[in-house]
Amino acid sequence: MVVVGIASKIYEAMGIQSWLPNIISNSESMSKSRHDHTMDRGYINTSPAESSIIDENYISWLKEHPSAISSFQQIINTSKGKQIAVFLDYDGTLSPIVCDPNRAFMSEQMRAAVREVSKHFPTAIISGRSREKVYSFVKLNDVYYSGSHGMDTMGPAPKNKSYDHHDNADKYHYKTIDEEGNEFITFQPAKDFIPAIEKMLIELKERTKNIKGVVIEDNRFCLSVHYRHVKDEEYETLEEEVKSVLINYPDRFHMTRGKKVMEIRPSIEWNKGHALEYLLHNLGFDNSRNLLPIYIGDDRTDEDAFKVLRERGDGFPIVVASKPRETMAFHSLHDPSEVLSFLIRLGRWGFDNNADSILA
Ligand SMILES: O=P(O)(O)OC[C@H]1O[C@H](O[C@H]2O[C@H](CO)[C@@H](O)[C@H](O)[C@H]2O)[C@H](O)[C@@H](O)[C@@H]1O
Repeated sequence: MVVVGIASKIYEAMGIQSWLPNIISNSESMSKSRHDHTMDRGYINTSPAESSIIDENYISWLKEHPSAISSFQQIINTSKGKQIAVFLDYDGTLSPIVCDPNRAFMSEQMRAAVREVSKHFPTAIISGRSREKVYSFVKLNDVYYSGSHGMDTMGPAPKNKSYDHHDNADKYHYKTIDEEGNEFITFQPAKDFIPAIEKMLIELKERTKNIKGVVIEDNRFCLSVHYRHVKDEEYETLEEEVKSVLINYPDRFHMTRGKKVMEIRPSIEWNKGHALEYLLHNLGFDNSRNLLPIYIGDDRTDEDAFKVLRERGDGFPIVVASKPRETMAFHSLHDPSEVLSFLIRLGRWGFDNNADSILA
């Protein structure tokens, strides 16, 4: 394939381990200004001529968003005297995009790499999935988890604030203590929306039951309507059904789009960027210049977190993308296999330099 051939050459020239073709995500474009669900299907066949145009664009895009692997030393140099903290998206970042959302498993190698990183640096996974679901895939205890696009975030308890289960002003927070006595705070700013979400889930299942291929995923504080297996001619019907459910909740919910998925989300001002700020705050680093946050993600929703890092003026937002796209990220990684290489290198550097997570 032309794309693989040319990109491998560039990577060879940069001294980077060549990448394996990804399962699906490589052909997914996120840079469209107008939504086109057929373009968004991820199975687009490109002719060799088209591939080579895409490739040239990718090569020039890479100049603006250089590989985080080839820039690894620069990233590390910037971290001198600072605490690195690592934030990771799940789907398309730690696991490849696959056809069945329930089978987006993470490889053992990736798990080992994240485990090693988390030994040396505070590490969090911020996903669109429910927090419980993403934990069931990752299965690592020394990592913080934020689910439902940041609307369900479990982080360290900040030292200077106490939380009381019975304090109504703080009904969105609750405290848990693990077996080792560590305190965690879970923040669920969309808690009031749960009854409506549960009702919507029933309505959506009922309205879409005759559309073959639809998968509705309950992400607790948001819902995902997957249409990867829906026939093109049925897509509009599905979209109409989703909209007709939404119309009953004016101003309370809205729809966003991801990779072959429509997502219903509470209309509150809270996203992955806010979850990132929340975690940084609880770690004691909100305005700190002593921190170097690294955020790696492939989704549109990760752009909110990239923006936070840009606005802070520190840290490294890294986009996972195999095609040029508009992004607030500075650096890029081609696919999850490159994410793996980057994390292995970071973990090794943490080990060699005795970098200990402040949580250890
Ligand atoms: O924030 P993320 O961790 O990236 O989650 C975003 C959505 O990811 C999942 O859907 C996507 O990945 C599936 C598995 O590879 C794929 O089948 C689907 O087409 C993609 O849209 C997840 O299922 C959603 O709930 C998340 O919101």
